[in-house]
Amino acid sequence: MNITDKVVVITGGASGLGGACVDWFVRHGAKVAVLDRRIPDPTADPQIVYLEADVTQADSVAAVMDKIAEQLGEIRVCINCAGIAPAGKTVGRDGALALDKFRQVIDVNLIGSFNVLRLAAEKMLALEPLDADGARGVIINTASVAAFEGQIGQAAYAASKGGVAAMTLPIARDLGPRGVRVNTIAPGVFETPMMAGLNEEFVKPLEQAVQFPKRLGRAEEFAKLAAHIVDNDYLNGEVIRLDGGIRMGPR
Ligand SMILES: NC(=O)C1=CN([C@@H]2O[C@H](COP(=O)(O)OP(=O)(O)OC[C@H]3O[C@@H](n4cnc5c(N)ncnc54)[C@H](O)[C@@H]3O)[C@@H](O)[C@H]2O)C=CC1
Ligand SMILES: C[C@]12CCC(=O)C=C1CC[C@@H]1[C@@H]2[C@@H](O)C[C@@]2(C)[C@H]1CC[C@]2(O)C(=O)C=O
Repeated sequence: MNITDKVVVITGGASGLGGACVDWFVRHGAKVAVLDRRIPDPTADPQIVYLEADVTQADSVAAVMDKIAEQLGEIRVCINCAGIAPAGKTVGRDGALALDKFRQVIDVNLIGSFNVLRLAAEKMLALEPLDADGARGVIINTASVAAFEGQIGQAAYAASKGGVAAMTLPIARDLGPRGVRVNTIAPGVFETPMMAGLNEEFVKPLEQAVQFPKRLGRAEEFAKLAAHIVDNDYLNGEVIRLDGGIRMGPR
């Protein structure tokens, strides 16, 4: 799908990987709507519509989708980047991990992604196809290499991202017959605010564990893959690692 003039909804677009997608898609002629629970100064870029919502909330995300369709037009692309990555061992110094903490990670990363994509897909399915194949839209989710190699303290996070990876194929099967493709990117370790604040002591070994190039991923490299997924009409139902060949160890 050519992205020029298409409406692209990006969750978590106020920061990091989502923010890089916002920049990339705006630069390449798309109309971008950011759905985030934290909105930057809305006057910063008049080309972008910022809407505040929590991805876990059914009603407010539905209202935001209506508003985007009203303000920008036909929603053709949805990129789910909103996520959280708190760590917590199953049994830590203070005892067993609080169930609410586990639930919150599943709620934001897994249920939040599904909530957004189901409502975006509903909008896409109501649109006329764009080409002879019957293409109506593209959905991209963000998992993590933790879906496959969760580290110590990542039971909740790995479970949430494993869920995102696992739901990719069945959702592609649900929506494919009606012209919507669904793919997931599983990033390795990227330089974003989620990683900011970690000192060298933690970052160096992560960089060394990457096969090549021996550095953290750049958010623009994530955006480039998202753009390729939108552009390549034959890519569907796939989980794509973007990780410089890293395989995470236990810590
Ligand atoms: N940075 C990294 O190394 C990696 C990140 N990821 C995943 O990539 C995605 C983006 O991560 P980063 O850009 O690094 O993080 P980030 O912390 O820079 O950005 C996450 C964005 O999501 C928003 N958000 C969080 N909870 C939300 C909610 N309930 N409703 C609406 N918005 C919400 C935040 O406000 C923030 O703008 C996340 O899903 C993360 O798990 C996956 C692998 C590696
Ligand atoms: C890079 C990690 C793992 C993959 C992911 O989806 C998100 C991440 C951002 C937070 C990172 C993650 C992991 O590398 C472990 C650390 C570095 C985490 C921040 C603190 C962290 O748990 C740690 O310092 C472990 O030693």
